[in-house]
Amino acid sequence: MKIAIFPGDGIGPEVIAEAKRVLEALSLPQLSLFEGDVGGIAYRRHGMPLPQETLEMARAADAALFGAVGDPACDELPREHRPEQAILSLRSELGLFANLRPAAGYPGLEDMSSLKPEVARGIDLLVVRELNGDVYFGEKGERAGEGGREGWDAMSYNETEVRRIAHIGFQAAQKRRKRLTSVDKANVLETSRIWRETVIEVAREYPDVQLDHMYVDNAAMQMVRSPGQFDVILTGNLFGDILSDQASACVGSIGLLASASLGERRTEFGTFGLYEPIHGSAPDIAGEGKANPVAAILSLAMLLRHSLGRESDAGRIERAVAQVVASDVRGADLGGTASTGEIGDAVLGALAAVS
Ligand SMILES: NC(=O)c1ccc[n+]([C@@H]2O[C@H](COP(=O)([O-])OP(=O)(O)OC[C@H]3O[C@@H](n4cnc5c(N)ncnc54)[C@H](O)[C@@H]3O)[C@@H](O)[C@H]2O)c1
Ligand SMILES: CC(C)[C@H](C(=O)O)[C@@H](O)C(=O)O
Ligand SMILES: [Mg+2]
Repeated sequence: MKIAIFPGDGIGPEVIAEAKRVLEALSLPQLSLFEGDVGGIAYRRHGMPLPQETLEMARAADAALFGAVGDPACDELPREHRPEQAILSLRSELGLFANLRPAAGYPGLEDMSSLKPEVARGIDLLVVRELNGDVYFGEKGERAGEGGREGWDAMSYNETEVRRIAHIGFQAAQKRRKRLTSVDKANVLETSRIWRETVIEVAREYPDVQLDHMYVDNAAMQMVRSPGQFDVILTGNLFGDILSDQASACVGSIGLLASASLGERRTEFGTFGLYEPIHGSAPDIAGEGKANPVAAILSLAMLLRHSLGRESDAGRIERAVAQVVASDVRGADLGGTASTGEIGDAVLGALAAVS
């Protein structure tokens, strides 16, 4: 089993260090770890945010664990040299079109939600975000306009792109509460009209799943009004990015939410995937030991489940994390004082005790 590890920038290395400790504690047989540079650190060392050897490392691995990229010192670089280009290129080069972002409340953590505890209590949703298309990957540029320089970005989805992510969404719903909410902006955008029509067509293959549609503005409002109504949210790249950060605050902290980015490549053990917290490099707290490593540790659990076929190890990690999150070992993001390392210690301690 080969795992490529890409810590990246800011708090990325800090949270990945804790996930690595958890991985090592599992003592998996025949595990090889490879570490590669991504993001600002890669730009400084190799002159590009995603060096070829990092990409090759990911291609050769059964799974990749990613921290975060982003560095304020690189914000003025041309787009192709910006750290964020590393994660965008990994997603597109590796064909990772399906981004799963689960958000579920923890008993005992409702008081840390941005919502009233009784509203937060019911959250158990999965954002299925399309990851290879949308305005992210359309043509873009700058042109001279009457109003001065004009930036433009083309938004589009074709039926093939929508169909393949819709299947992922419906199949995920079948394994959950069998409800799928497709989020779009079909009242305004042609991209969303094709999205909605295609989702309706795919839905015919899943008569056991209840489909509804929501405009993204309403979805953002419903997410804070009554998040418990959502089971699977199927949406495009941009709306999924925004709604998943919002879901994290409903649960309690962006430091808690993990993600899996999957494509079609099968390995000996499962499906190749790249796993990362939904948060970024958090330059405001980087280097201070304040980052919550739970999202990275839960990303490792998703890696074990989807790419290595180790459901029982994944479940053990999730149970250990749930114990710690409900305890008084909390980082600054959850109103406590525990450091990144102390939260890691607590997860390791709980892991030893859970079966
Ligand atoms: N996948 C990625 O690598 C990824 C994701 C999002 C943002 N970014 C990049 O990260 C940089 C910072 O972006 P941003 O500030 O908008 O988003 P961010 O997610 O890095 O941080 C947003 C806020 O949440 C806090 N936060 C984030 N993760 C936390 C954790 N684990 N524990 C405690 N608090 C945490 C931060 O301190 C900050 O106040 C930018 O360069 C951005 O492009 C990268
Ligand atoms: C860093 C950025 C390109 C990325 C995205 O927009 O997808 C991030 O916000 C995320 O959620 O993973
Ligand atoms: Mg994001």
